[in-house]
Amino acid sequence: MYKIRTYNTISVKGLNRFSREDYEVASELPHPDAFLIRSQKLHDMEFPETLKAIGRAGAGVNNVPLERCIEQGIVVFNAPGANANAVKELVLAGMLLGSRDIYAGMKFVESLDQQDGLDPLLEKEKKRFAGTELIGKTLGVVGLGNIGSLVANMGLALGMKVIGYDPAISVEAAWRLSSDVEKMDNLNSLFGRADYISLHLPVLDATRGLVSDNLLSGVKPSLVLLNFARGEIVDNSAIVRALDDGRMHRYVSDFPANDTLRHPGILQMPHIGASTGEAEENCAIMVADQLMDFLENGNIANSVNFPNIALPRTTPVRVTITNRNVPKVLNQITAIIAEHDINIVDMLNKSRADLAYNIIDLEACPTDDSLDALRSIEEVINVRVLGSCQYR
Ligand SMILES: NC(=O)c1ccc[n+]([C@@H]2O[C@H](COP(=O)([O-])OP(=O)(O)OC[C@H]3O[C@@H](n4cnc5c(N)ncnc54)[C@H](O)[C@@H]3O)[C@@H](O)[C@H]2O)c1
Ligand SMILES: O=C(O)[C@H](O)COP(=O)(O)O
Repeated sequence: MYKIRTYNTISVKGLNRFSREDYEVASELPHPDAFLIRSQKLHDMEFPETLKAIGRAGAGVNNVPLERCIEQGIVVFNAPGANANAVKELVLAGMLLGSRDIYAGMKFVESLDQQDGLDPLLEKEKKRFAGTELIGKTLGVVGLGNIGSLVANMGLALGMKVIGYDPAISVEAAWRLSSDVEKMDNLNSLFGRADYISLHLPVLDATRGLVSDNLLSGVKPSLVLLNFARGEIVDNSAIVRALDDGRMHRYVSDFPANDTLRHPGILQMPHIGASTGEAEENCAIMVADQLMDFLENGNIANSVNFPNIALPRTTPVRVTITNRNVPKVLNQITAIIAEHDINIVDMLNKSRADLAYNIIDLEACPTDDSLDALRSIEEVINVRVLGSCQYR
C-alpha cells in the first residue's frame, strides 16, 4: 500500500486517480511515500525517511527545497501548463482592471444609497471612471513559457502589439508562440516600450527583485504592470515610488503584501491565478498520474530536479537507483548485479546535472546481500525494488 500525504486543497478528481486498493491518501498520514501539495511551504520541514516524491499540483516550485530533495534523492514533480489557461484569463481581467477604472467605479456604485435622481448622479460621476482601450497598445511579456506564450498570443488576438523577453525559451514554447511576437534582447528595452507588462517567469535567485527602480526608471507613465508570477520578483517599494511619482499608472498583482495594501494605484488579488475548477482538476490529475507511475514503475515525467525517464515494464521485478552523476557508478552497479547471478533484462540510465537515475528490469528478485552492496556504493543515494519481493 502506497501512502500519499496531501497538503492544501487538492481537487477530488485528482485524488480519485489513486485506487483504494493500492493507495492510502490523507492529510495526516505517517510514513508517506509521497506528498501531494499546492503552495504549502516545505523549506522548514524535515522530511520523513520514507518520502520518495513530492507532487506539486501547479507550476511554481519555489515552495519546495529543491537542493535538499536532490541530496535526499526525492523526486519533485510539477504540472507544467495545467493551470496556464486559468492564469491567462485572469491576466486579461487584470489588463481590463488596469485600463478601465472598473474597481473604483464599482466601489462608487456600492457606496450609494437608494435615492431619487440616481440616474443623473451616475451620469454626472461616470467621467471619474473613464479609461483607455487595449487595442493598439503594446504588451510586453516577460517569460514566454506555458503561461507567457498564451498571454502573448492573447494580446495579439486583442489587437495589441506584443513584445516578449525570455533568455531561455524552450523549443516547445517557441513553437506555441506566434511569429508576430517581437523578441526583445533585454528587459530594459521591453520596459521602455510597453504600455502593459505581464510577468510570467519563475522566482529564482536570478529573478528575485528583478523589477527594481532601475527597470522602472524608463517606463511610460501609462504603464500597467501585471504580476501573476510571484511577489518576490518585484521590489514593492520601487513600485510604490513609481506610482507615487506618477511614473507608472497601475500595478495589478496576485501577491498582496503588507507594503502594498490599500495603495490606490495597486489592484490586488489573493493568489487566485490558478483557482479555477478546471485548473485545479488538470493540475491534480496530472500530478497524481505522475506520482503513480513513479511509485509503481519508477518512471519520471515532468520532474523539476530529476531526469525525465520511462521504460516499459519487461519483467515483474524492477530496481531503481539514484546516484550522484560521477563516472564509474554504472559499472559498479552492473558488476554487483552480475556478481549475484541476476540477469538484467532491460535497463535505462539518464542524468540531469548532478544526479543520475537508473531503471533496471531483472529476471529475479535481487537478494538482500545484493541490495546491501548496491546501497553501499558511495555515490548511490537510494535503491528501490518495485515488485513483490520479500526482504528481511
Ligand atoms: N498566480 C498564480 O496562481 C500562478 C499560476 C501558475 C504559475 N504561476 C507562476 O508563474 C510562473 C510561470 O509559470 P509557467 O507555467 O509559465 O512556467 P514555465 O516554466 O512554463 O515558463 C517560465 C518561463 O520563464 C522563463 N524565464 C526564466 N528566467 C527568466 C528571466 N530571467 N527572464 C525572462 N524569462 C525567464 C523560462 O525560460 C520559461 O520559458 C511560475 O513559475 C509560477 O511562479 C503563478
Ligand atoms: O505556481 C502555481 O501553480 C500557482 O501559484 C498556483 O498556486 P496554488 O496551487 O496554490 O493556487
